[in-house]
Amino acid sequence: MFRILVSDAISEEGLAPLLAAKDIEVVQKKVSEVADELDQFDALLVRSATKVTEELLEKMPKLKIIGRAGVGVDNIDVEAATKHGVVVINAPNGNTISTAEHTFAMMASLVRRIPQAHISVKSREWNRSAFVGVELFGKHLGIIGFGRIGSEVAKRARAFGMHVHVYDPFLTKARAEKIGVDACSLDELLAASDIITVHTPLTKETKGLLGPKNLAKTKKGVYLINCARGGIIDEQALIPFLENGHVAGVALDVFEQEPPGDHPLLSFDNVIVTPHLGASTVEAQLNVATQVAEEVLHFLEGKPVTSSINLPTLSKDVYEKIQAFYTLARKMGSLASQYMTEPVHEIAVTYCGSVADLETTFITRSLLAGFLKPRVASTVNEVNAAMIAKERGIAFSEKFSANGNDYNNSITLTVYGETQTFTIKGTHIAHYGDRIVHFNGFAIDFAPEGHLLYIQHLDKPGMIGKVGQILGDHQVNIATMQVGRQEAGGKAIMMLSLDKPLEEELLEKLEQVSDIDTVKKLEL
Ligand SMILES: NC(=O)C1=CN([C@@H]2O[C@H](COP(=O)(O)OP(=O)(O)OC[C@H]3O[C@@H](n4cnc5c(N)ncnc54)[C@H](O)[C@@H]3O)[C@@H](O)[C@H]2O)C=CC1
Ligand SMILES: O=C(O)CCC(=O)C(=O)O
Repeated sequence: MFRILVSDAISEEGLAPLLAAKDIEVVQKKVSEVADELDQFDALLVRSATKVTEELLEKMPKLKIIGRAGVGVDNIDVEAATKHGVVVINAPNGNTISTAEHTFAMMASLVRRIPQAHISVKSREWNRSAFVGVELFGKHLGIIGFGRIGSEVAKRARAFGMHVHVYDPFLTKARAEKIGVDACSLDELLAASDIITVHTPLTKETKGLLGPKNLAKTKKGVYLINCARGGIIDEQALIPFLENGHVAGVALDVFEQEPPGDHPLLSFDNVIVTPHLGASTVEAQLNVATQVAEEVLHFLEGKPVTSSINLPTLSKDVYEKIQAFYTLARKMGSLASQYMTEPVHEIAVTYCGSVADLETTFITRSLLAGFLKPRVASTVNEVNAAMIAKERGIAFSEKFSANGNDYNNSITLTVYGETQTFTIKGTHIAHYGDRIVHFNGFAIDFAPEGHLLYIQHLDKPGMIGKVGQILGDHQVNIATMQVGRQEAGGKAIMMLSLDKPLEEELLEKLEQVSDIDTVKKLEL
């Protein structure tokens, strides 16, 4: 049974796939209302009100996934979620149109002073000369951030007969030309625009992007709009520009602090505001809720997610192709980690044959997670494996070769420790399964599963008998046994699969047998 906490107001209709699912319980309550049960939830669905901090994550040890019914994830500590192995997903395009339309509604309201005129008429006044506006037609609109919303705003602006200038460091000239906008530098945009609207995420680079210096580069009489994130336009910096009339008007849907309380900007007649309503339409809320609900459902069913913030995203097709290698890699990582019981500083993976053509990022993450799991007390999975490896000073690399070296596909993992190097090679055979074909310098062929016992010994008669005798005396049944050696009379290995895990006392007995060098219990 999975328990999902929906802690913000999310469209009930959109949540339908989760509400209808078997073995899933959906609890629609604020975090503060379920303070005593936080450790029981597997998934958390939020909009922007719930702040997902590291402190909250620590209280939710079972949490596997956070779904943001919307775009911006600035209310989620994504780094902390990654560290805790929690997948973060969002609904990137469900509210694009609504937010672009809201931006346009704000733009029209701003230049025609509709909110002010509305208040005046409601106050029983009729003062037509006080509300003379300007047309949008023929004006120069500057769009900062030309992603999903910025480009929808541009389409509407062109329909209104506006000239559109766009600044986005990641926008190519070719795409700008195709859409019919002028891609320019930030300074050019600031100098050319009658109206400027921002549509970037809030990042280190965009925080205060329209601050004192850049505001001074704008045209006198400029209008400014922020329907993206509070702080992209520096609220404090706006005040003198409004006071001296350089900025003709501002429309804000978002604030540095939400709600803004008694903010000085609210006293300006030419500052119009809405309470973060960009995505507040029936359609947008249904879209984003449906998107995250379906994604969370897929995730809990073990299927790939397509809009993750902290995982490589995979299509269903790609996922199906890598699934077998993903499992094999996890087992190989685990075997290597259990074998190498010493500090490790480097992990190198080589993909050969058909697997080399696949999306291996995910496979490598799985391998790292398999390797780290026996060594790390906290949750480790493909979300946080790379981060944990880095924290522990373990470098990792991937190499590729078209040649499968006798196999249609193979993965070779080499682990460099303080005193030794360990290599393991595995392959996946369709309709047959995973096989380990090379282990610690020995050619061998065994299935990586269950309770394994590795014994390295001298290749001489009677060794198998001695091992069999000790295990038999202790009622330990051998399910399968594979042997390998480097040369006759030299070093040899046995890999036994047992029906039950081996007790420590038996390990010690086996270690005492003459001509046995190494005994390792390996559990998968
Ligand atoms: N008011 C509301 O209710 C809503 C607000 N939003 C916010 O709108 C913003 C944009 O959302 P989308 O268009 O969906 O995102 P997006 O990711 O599609 O577009 C963002 C664009 O900003 C550009 N960008 C990044 N750094 C930049 C920089 N330093 N200078 C200029 N451009 C930069 C990126 O290249 C990208 O093209 C986000 O902050 C999002 O959180 C989104 C939905 C609703
Ligand atoms: O949940 C909301 O209404 C806020 C939407 C938003 O700001 C976003 O999607 O980034």
